Amino acid sequence: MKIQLLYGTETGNAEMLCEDIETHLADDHEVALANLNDIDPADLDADTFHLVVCSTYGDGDLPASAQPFADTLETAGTDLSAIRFAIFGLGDSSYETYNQGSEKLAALLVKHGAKQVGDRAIHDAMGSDMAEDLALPWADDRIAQAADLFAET
Ligand SMILES: Cc1cc2nc3c(=O)[nH]c(=O)nc-3n(C[C@H](O)[C@H](O)[C@H](O)COP(=O)(O)O)c2cc1C
Repeated sequence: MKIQLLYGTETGNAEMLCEDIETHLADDHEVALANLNDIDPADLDADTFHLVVCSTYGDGDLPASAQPFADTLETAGTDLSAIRFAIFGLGDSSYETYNQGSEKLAALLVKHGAKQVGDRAIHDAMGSDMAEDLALPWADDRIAQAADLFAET
């Protein structure tokens, strides 16, 4: 399966996590990795499964590297109805706006027609889990779900 890993980040944690996921998946899949900053919503590909990792900044806001993508999507009104994605959020539960960045990005993608595969998963920087210990099984699980969906079409 073709996988596009996309990250929205402020200080690099989401990028590092995506690099770990890329290494984990590389033997079995064709994997590409990109910063949302470098992606136009119109470039997303219907034959590719998108795994999105996004942090939260400011007051429950998208991180800086995801904001231009979100702005372009809203302005252009791109139809994403052929696009499938899963999303993993990075946040910190000491903030009242815990993990709202990934929540906002998921809602925006769905609003423009994209199909979300599985529930959003989240990591808490205040918790005891390492992000990769949650994100690698998350990626495997969502890819298995997506494989069934891609096989049906
Ligand atoms: C200034 C600042 C603001 C933050 N705001 C939030 C927030 O509103 N909600 C949240 O869940 N986490 C918040 N965080 C935590 C980050 O989302 C978390 O540290 C994440 O791992 C950062 O990932 P990144 O380096 O990919 O951006 C904030 C962190 C900082 C330093």
